[in-house]
Amino acid sequence: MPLTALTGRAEVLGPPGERHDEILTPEALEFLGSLDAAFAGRRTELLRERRRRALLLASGAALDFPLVTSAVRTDRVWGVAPPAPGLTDRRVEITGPPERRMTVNALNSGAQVWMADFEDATSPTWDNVIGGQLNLLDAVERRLDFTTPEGKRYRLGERLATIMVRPRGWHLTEEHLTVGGRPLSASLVDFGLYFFHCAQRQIDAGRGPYFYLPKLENRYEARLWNDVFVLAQDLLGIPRGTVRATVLIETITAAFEMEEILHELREHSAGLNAGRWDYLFSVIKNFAHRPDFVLPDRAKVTMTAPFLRAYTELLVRTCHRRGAHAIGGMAAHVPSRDAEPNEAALAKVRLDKEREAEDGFDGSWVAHPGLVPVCRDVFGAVLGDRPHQLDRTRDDVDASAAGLLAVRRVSGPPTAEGVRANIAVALRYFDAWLRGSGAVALNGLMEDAATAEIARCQVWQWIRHGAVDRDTVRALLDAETAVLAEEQPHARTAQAREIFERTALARELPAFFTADAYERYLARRTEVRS
Ligand SMILES: CC(=O)SCCNC(=O)CCNC(=O)[C@H](O)C(C)(C)COP(=O)(O)OP(=O)(O)OC[C@H]1O[C@@H](n2cnc3c(N)ncnc32)[C@H](O)[C@@H]1OP(=O)(O)O
Ligand SMILES: O=CC(=O)O
Ligand SMILES: [Mg+2]
Repeated sequence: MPLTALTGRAEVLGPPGERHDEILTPEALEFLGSLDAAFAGRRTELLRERRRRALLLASGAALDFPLVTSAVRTDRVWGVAPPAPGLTDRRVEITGPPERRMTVNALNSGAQVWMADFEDATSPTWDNVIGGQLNLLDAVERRLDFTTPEGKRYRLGERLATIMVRPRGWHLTEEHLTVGGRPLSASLVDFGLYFFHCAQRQIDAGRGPYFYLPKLENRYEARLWNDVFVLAQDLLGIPRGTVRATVLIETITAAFEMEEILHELREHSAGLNAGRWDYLFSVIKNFAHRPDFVLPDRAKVTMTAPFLRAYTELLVRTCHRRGAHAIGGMAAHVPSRDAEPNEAALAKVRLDKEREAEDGFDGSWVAHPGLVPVCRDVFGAVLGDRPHQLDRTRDDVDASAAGLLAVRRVSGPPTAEGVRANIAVALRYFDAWLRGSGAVALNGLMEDAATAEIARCQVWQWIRHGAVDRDTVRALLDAETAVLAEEQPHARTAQAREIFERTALARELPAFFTADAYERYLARRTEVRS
């Protein structure tokens, strides 16, 4: 089918940048136009359905495994596609934004997989979005070598991690690319540009176009992705089933549809990942109106909490019943240059990975190259020579709705320090995000969009249920704003504070800080260029 058969081409409203024309070619823009014509309407409907479901949950509606799909869950016959080249052994996966240095470092890190992240770890400035695509293209073409002005040389080694790209979620738009004046879905842009430029190149290199899919809320969103893959493959003449995608189970509603999500994507599935930080955010957000779901300080809600263990164990069981990889989540601690905190961080990450490996996960995520050896050792000890542990079916796991919803067992009020810490982290993260960094290390912890969402959402929930009063929060916000302004003369304190006020202090709880803040502060449209 000619690319123009479905529509015209996307228009570029973003300011021109160095080498942008290599990514924003007429053919690539036509490809994006085709994806938009085929799927924009369904995306809009699914986002409407998200809002409807959120209102139902806020008003106390019950959450359970869907009755209509019980046959999918009980049928033992179906399974997902076998692992694609480069995705059989996934014991260590490093994540990070596709920034140029980090791209080289991640690919050389010794991890089996690199998740190049346009979602939680990327601030979606136009330069980051197109620059990230250029770095991916250069990585696939193996032309990433460069030397910094300080003389540090970066070059790709012999053995590189397999690339999986995480496009932004369905809720976000890319304001710098439009059709008929309407912004494109950010998911379709990130997916589409990478697929257009790199799918065939990856196949030629013996790998394939592989993806991580964030923030899905139900099986219909997985079906939409599957249909995107089918059309994209057809349009470029790539055999169906070449794409592989790992879905992050990182919303409470998706946890009740893990089997269905695998089933929808089975021809293209590369398993599931336990996206713990967004999952926690989703739990807080969806039950924010309910007094018995108030969670204590963020630091006290760990992966050993019963409701989080129920979720991760169910994920392993679900995946392994279907021949799919189960990939663990992100431990928050990052290495330090000082010996003592560094040892403490490594020990905490080790404990976390040990629990995952013993639970049956086939591999896990690390946020930093310095954590690759820990994760490799821990999974190596459990896997031995095997590339995964799909044979551990975990039939012992309690797959009940009650287990997933046992939030009350860890509920409790926050401490004064817990409130302050959330305000401080959210404010600092918003500032970093506004200045183009989507992931930062703060107090030895990796903070990204998902953890910042937890921080601001908890404050909203605590105010709502009288665990802290609004005036106290405002006073703390004043104090933290002043500290930030002093520490960081170039901080965008006023805007960071505004984001906090709009997302933690508003009467209604906004679904995502990123959606509104992106339109307000990051989108910079120019006149139509093509
Ligand atoms: C909730 C979720 O979604 S989790 C997944 C999304 N989040 C992420 O992916 C976060 C990924 N991690 C990061 O972005 C970074 O590790 C941070 C921001 C937390 C810390 O980064 P830094 O402050 O630069 O750490 P540090 O100074 O120790 O880095 C040392 C070197 O390692 C590199 N490095 C650090 N993290 C990574 C990474 N994830 N991938 C590749 N390289 C990395 C740095 O670029 C630096 O390289 P250089 O010496 O060549 O300049
Ligand atoms: O994307 C991962 C998460 O924990 O959120
Ligand atoms: Mg996430």
